[in-house]
Amino acid sequence: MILEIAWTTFIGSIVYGSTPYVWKGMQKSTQNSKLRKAFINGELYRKEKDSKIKVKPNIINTKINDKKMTFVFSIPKGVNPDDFIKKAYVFKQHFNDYIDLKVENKRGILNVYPKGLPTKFNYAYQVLSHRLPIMCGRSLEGSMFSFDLVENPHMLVAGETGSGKSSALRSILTTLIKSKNPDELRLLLGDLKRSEFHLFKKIEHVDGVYHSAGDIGLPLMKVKKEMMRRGDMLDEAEVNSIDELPNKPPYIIVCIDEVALLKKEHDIMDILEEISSIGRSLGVFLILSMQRPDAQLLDGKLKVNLTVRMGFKTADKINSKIIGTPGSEELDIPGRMLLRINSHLQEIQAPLLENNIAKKLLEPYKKSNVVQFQKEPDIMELFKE
Ligand SMILES: Nc1ncnc2c1ncn2[C@@H]1O[C@H](COP(=O)(O)OP(=O)(O)OP(=O)(O)O)[C@@H](O)[C@H]1O
Repeated sequence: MILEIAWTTFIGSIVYGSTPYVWKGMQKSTQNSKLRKAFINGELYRKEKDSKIKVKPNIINTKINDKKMTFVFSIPKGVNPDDFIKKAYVFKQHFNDYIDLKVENKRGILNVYPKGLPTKFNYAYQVLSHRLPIMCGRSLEGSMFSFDLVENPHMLVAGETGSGKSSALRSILTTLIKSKNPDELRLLLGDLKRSEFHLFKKIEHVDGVYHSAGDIGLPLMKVKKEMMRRGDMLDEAEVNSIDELPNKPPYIIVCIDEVALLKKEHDIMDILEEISSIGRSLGVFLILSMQRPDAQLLDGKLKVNLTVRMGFKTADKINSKIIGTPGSEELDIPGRMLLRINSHLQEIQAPLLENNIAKKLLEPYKKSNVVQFQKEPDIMELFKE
């Protein structure tokens, strides 16, 4: 089991300079002794019975550069790794607030960063080399963090109203549209609140923006049929993934805002669950968003298969636990999230992308504005009514 957590409690604007950061006391020995003091003050050691001997964590490796300090330490047998997470405050007290901590059974990794995250910055498109690039935002390391949805399939975006989900979804979809040709990526968008995806309606990558269970049922059935067709293609070609096919069909992303409104639609939920369990090799992926995480909806296979969770501010601890991003109840900056990819949890500030700016960025991809589009892949035929 790996437990990881990242905290930043700093609130306020930060101007990033170009001068490299110089830690107070760059010497490893100075920093290592701080860490040892933190272990002692936090009582993070094992006491031998009937003796005064304390078996303390061993610092195995220390790396210091201007972006971060990284300490790798052993966890003594008998000490609960959870205690390091619970007592993370001692590391903050000895270093600063901008830390993240990964804890396995025998080993811990503490990262200390020189500065916190910016409270606000505007979206700017960046070319990313991933097969399906998901651009998340700025990380504590100071750089933009992105990942490949093909490698980390299916994502849940959750958070209270006003926490920044819509802006994040807008920048994620805009990046995908700008990065991929329509014959490489098809998008099916569910907008059950009728408030989010209208700006994507006429974009050439988008096969439809659907507003109700009645609307989205049929296209999802077609996705299911397409998955069967792709499964047959893989069998025939004796390969494991569409990426290995000579005529690779486009990736399909089903992105549904406020998916909780579909939870009583069992046929639809079954298809979403099926995509979550077999979609990856077939090139079909989910991005699901919801305001209040619904334990019932996220109970079971679907939740396990959503390997990425973006936890924006939640109402309470219970909600952040359901999402799998403990601590997101404490976030209080719009666009701030705890991003969990498998068992790695880190704090990220998403870029702000307002509707009117997104509209401008998407203008060249509107069906009426596209001068030439040569290849009509099968999947496009499939979604035509
Ligand atoms: N990344 C961000 N950086 C700075 N401010 C942001 C960011 N994202 C959102 N905001 C601010 O918060 C407001 C609400 O954001 P947004 O509409 O994305 O929230 P939401 O979680 O989708 O809410 P709802 O569920 O009600 O749609 C925005 O109008 C904007 O002012």
